[in-house]
Amino acid sequence: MAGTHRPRPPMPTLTEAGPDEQQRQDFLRAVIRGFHSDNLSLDRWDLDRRLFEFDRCFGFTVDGRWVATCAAYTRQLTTPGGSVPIGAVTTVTVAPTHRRRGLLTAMMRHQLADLHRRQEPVALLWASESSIYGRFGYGSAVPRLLVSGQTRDLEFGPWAEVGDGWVEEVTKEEFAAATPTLHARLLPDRPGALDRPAVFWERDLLDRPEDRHGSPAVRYALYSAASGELAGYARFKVCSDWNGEQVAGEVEVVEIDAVDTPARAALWRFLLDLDLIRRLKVSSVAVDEPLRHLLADPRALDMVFSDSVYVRIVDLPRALQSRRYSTALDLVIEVSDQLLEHNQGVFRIVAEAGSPAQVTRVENRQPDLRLGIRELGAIYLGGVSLAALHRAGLVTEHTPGSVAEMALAFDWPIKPYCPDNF
Ligand SMILES: CC(=O)SCCNC(=O)CCNC(=O)[C@H](O)C(C)(C)COP(=O)(O)OP(=O)(O)OC[C@H]1O[C@@H](n2cnc3c(N)ncnc32)[C@H](O)[C@@H]1OP(=O)(O)O
Repeated sequence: MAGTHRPRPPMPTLTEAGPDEQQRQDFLRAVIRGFHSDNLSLDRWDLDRRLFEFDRCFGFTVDGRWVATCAAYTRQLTTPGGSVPIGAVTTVTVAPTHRRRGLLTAMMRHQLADLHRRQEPVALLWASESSIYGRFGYGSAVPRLLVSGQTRDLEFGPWAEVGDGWVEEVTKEEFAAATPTLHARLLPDRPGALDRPAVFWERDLLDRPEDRHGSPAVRYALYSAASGELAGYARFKVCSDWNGEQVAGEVEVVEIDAVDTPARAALWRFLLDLDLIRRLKVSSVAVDEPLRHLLADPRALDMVFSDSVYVRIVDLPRALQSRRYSTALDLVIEVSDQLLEHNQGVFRIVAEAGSPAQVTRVENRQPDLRLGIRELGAIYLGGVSLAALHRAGLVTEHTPGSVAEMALAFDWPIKPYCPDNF
């Protein structure tokens, strides 16, 4: 019957997002749909056209329609004692009509080759599901804690110093003017954090009412040291729940950072002592967040362990040269990488304590240990112990003691943490 017969669609074609504005908008529409969002209008196109690097956006199309999308941002990642240029991988989607036919696999291969061409030694991503990216060599590298508690149970112990400065609640504009300089100053000390170009600040602070979905507006606090110098900042939301008698409000901390523990403690105290609030919720803090150690009753803080960003080593020698090592290291490692042949093989890593490594490919040397590129990505930022991966059967030790030597060298006193959404 006419009109009821539909021809089988052609095979999807790998497509780069070109300069055409309509094609770029369609790309973003496909991304939004891929995450099952109901917000199909491109009402922040002015921001997105500056945010997205469209020469890094690609995917698959069928008859000019996007059925798969993938992109990356050009960013800089803090490593233990250094930093490295990265592709921050984002907006990975495959339409439900085209899933499980290998489109993601093809996009991952295409993108890894592009990252290598761009001389980005590392790729980073937030995984929507933890089972997706290991097969492409991404290792879960940055554990995080989700913390919560009853604010009245979260008193500090007498040892906690809260600084002699002051906290101010400020407008978004004042926060936007003051914070980026402090953020840039703190950045080298936090492995796992990303540089934040102005357009990312703009995106992070957008907080449009139409995007809140019932959540309260974000509020902003600054901490100044007694000298008057800005020493910390916090973004938070307050969900009031007060019916005239009972108080049950919640404070949700979006981001907190400070130059030292007294400044951080002062900000925590400000957040925990808000009147009409009884509950604290934070969906991401570093595993070495000092809050727990400031509390008189640390057990009052509920902590749930989770993962955050995944690291993919794209150029092994350059990646390993872009961080420092806690202890001296001289090992020969054998690395397997099914997607990037140049990472595959036997490498000697030599480093002094506190220095970057020299990494050279070696022939005719017996490796001390063998591991996959995923495991190397997992330990890269010092957040995951090689010894733990060895105990889980993911690393093979040929020379006794080599796992311990490498585990100690890759460890770092400051645990990685990624406060950046991308
Ligand atoms: C950085 C980010 O943007 S994270 C966001 C990722 N995107 C989403 O979660 C949006 C919704 N999901 C999707 O769009 C798709 O399901 C994707 C992108 C996750 C997978 O795309 P597909 O094209 O179906 O993947 P593809 O066919 O290449 O699968 C490759 C392998 O991964 C496996 N796989 C794919 N998705 C998943 C998943 N969600 N969970 C577990 N395994 C998965 C497949 O089974 C396949 O395994 P095999 O090689 O053993 O056969």
